[in-house]
Amino acid sequence: MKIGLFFGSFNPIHIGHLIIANTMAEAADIDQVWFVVSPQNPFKKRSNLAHEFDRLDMVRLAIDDNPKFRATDIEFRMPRPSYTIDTLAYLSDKYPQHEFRLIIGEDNLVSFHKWKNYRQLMEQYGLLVYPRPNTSPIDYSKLQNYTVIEAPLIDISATFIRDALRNNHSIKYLVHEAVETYIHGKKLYQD
Ligand SMILES: Nc1ncnc2c1ncn2[C@@H]1O[C@H](COP(=O)(O)OP(=O)(O)OP(=O)(O)O)[C@@H](O)[C@H]1O
Ligand SMILES: O=C(O)c1ccc[n+]([C@@H]2O[C@H](COP(=O)([O-])O)[C@@H](O)[C@H]2O)c1
Repeated sequence: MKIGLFFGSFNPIHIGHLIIANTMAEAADIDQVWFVVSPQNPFKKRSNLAHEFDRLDMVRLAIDDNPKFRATDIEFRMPRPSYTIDTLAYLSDKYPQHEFRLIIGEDNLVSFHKWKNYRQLMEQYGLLVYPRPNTSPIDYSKLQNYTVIEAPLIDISATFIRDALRNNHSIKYLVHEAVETYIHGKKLYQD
């Protein structure tokens, strides 16, 4: 099978993530999307990062009704911070029957040349790129083995959702209903 890997902190998973994943599952040449929950992004230091098991649970709740979606906690058992190339090597070894591609937004492409072994990542696995609003122009002549997939631009972020929660504002419609219930039940992102 062809698998598109969607990496993220998912702190928490929101409708922007779900819409991209669904668009990829429909429009790109892949059979499934796997959500790889990263315990720690090599570039981001975050104080209000929910526990990784809570983030994984929220991803599972959000994708439960979609047979093309899977969640994986593979990076929880790998050295930290999580480098994407290492995770892809591990997954390819573990699942030799599958072909993996990396789903990546234009915002991440801006600093992609700083990622560990980024050339190998792109050449060996291939990129499925989706547009993001307000990113610096991307020099596509420097990229190889990529496909751009048109997708709706949904300008929300996990930061926006955490800020709303801290200020006691509603997050209805911004996250899956089950995720909203989970966040309130566990009192996440209150400070
Ligand atoms: N609204 C969105 N539309 C499309 N892609 C998104 C959206 N929000 C985040 N992404 C992408 O999804 C991936 C995982 O995102 P991440 O978990 O960091 O969420 P985030 O909303 O960007 O979080 P934060 O605001 O905490 O930085 C990243 O590559 C990010 O660029
Ligand atoms: O491998 C790298 O060098 C690398 C550098 C920066 C980010 N990443 C990954 O990109 C993914 C998106 O990160 P985030 O925190 O924006 O969701 C996440 O899985 C990170 O581990 C990976």
